[in-house]
Amino acid sequence: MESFIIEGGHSLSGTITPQGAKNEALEVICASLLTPEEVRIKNIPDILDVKNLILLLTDIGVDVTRISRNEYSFKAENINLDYLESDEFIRKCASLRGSVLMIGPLLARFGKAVVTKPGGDKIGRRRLDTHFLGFKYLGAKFLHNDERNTFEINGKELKGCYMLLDEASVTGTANIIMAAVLAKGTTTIYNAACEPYIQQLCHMLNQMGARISGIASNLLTIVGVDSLHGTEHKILPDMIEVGSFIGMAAMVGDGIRIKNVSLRNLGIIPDAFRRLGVKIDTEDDDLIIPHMDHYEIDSFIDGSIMTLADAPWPGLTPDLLSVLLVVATQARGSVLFHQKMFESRLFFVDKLIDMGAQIILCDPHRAVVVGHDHNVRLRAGRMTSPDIRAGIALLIAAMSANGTSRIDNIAQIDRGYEDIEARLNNLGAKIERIS
Ligand SMILES: CC(=O)N[C@H]1[C@@H](OP(=O)(O)OP(=O)(O)OC[C@H]2O[C@@H](n3ccc(=O)[nH]c3=O)[C@H](O)[C@@H]2O)O[C@H](CO)[C@@H](O)[C@@H]1O
Ligand SMILES: C=C(OP(=O)(O)O)C(=O)O
Repeated sequence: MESFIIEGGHSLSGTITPQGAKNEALEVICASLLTPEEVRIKNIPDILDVKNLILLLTDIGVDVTRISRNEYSFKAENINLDYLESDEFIRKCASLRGSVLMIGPLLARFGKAVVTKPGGDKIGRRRLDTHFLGFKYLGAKFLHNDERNTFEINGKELKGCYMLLDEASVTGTANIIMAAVLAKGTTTIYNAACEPYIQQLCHMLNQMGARISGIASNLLTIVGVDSLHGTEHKILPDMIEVGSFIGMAAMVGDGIRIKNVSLRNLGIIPDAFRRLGVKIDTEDDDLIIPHMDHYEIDSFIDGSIMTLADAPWPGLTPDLLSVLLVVATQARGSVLFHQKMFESRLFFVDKLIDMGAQIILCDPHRAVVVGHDHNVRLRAGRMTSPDIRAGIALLIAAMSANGTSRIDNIAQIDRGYEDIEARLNNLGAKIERIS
């Protein structure tokens, strides 16, 4: 298992460009299963989760060609459905949350899929009810295999219908869309997730011949078609990586430009950092975060203490609360973080408390941070990355700390951040990877 050794106290300056979005990549790569024709995808991030998904697609027979570092072509002409029955398939799915996104396309095109417990972050219960309910609405039948603890899903004749989702699940919506594009008749999905990566998936599917309308809203209408054809698609910049870089620039930056961020698709993210007092300028599609000696947390108009809470898009993504929380540890003022969507994502704050941050963990969902206003620096420490976003938050904390820190289990960070130490070292950080 690899670790990072981080020498704290170096300020970062210069320009950094975000990678392609992990969560969009997982969706659109799986969408290539919907056609026997070639699908070319640009700006694919070179990260562990995506590499694992591509290996899984290769295993089931997709012809994958790497055209350049971040561009691939996928041709799902000869799919080996028997592989779905293998123990190896179950084992590989268990290491990757994104594997769940293969179900919708497999069901749509081949009338069959196998579901096992997917991997991903250990950030609380991650139920698949919305996915299952959506497939059932379309007419799929589920059979539990007690011996293997898997569900076999059969859906030879999926039929479009109206459905109201129990919650606006992101991967649930993506999966149902991909199942519905080849179903008979019209599917209407209400309470659909509508974040930019779902929008991108819909645009790509329409390029392939699908008929999806209502894109960017929570009411999608999908008129089923008989088949889809190949296409070319480019993945958006990763908004969570952009947010992580804003947090890093606020904590240890001496003037950072984040290039080509696709500002329109960042939604409320820059404003959430501004609420903590972080100054963010924009120039074309770049964000510029100047050096700040101090930043002060806003209060609400009635004078009450600031609360930052996650919510489904266009609300604040839960994936950035850990980074925002670290930034708050050095702000002037206090703020309540309310992680509503996940159950165990705030526990990493005990590591920040060990480093000297002033945080009260009220319960699994809420933490109050009382900022140091840069009067006290965090102390270096040894920690383990519990999940991808806590991992990057701890990395930022370690870069700002006094002394040399060590972060273990950095595979969690590698799941979602491409070549992170080299890119940050280019800006002046001192991070070494050891095994
Ligand atoms: C591979 C991928 O794309 N992963 C993302 C996807 O995960 P994923 O699609 O697995 O997450 P879901 O949207 O299904 O749900 C995330 C959590 O939010 C809760 N929930 C969801 C919707 C809602 O209206 N109310 C609510 O409370 C769910 O119960 C769950 O605890 O979306 C999450 C929420 O943006 C992100 O953290 C993940 O990075
Ligand atoms: C929770 C995340 O990822 P996953 O859904 O892949 O576990 C994330 O990207 O923050």
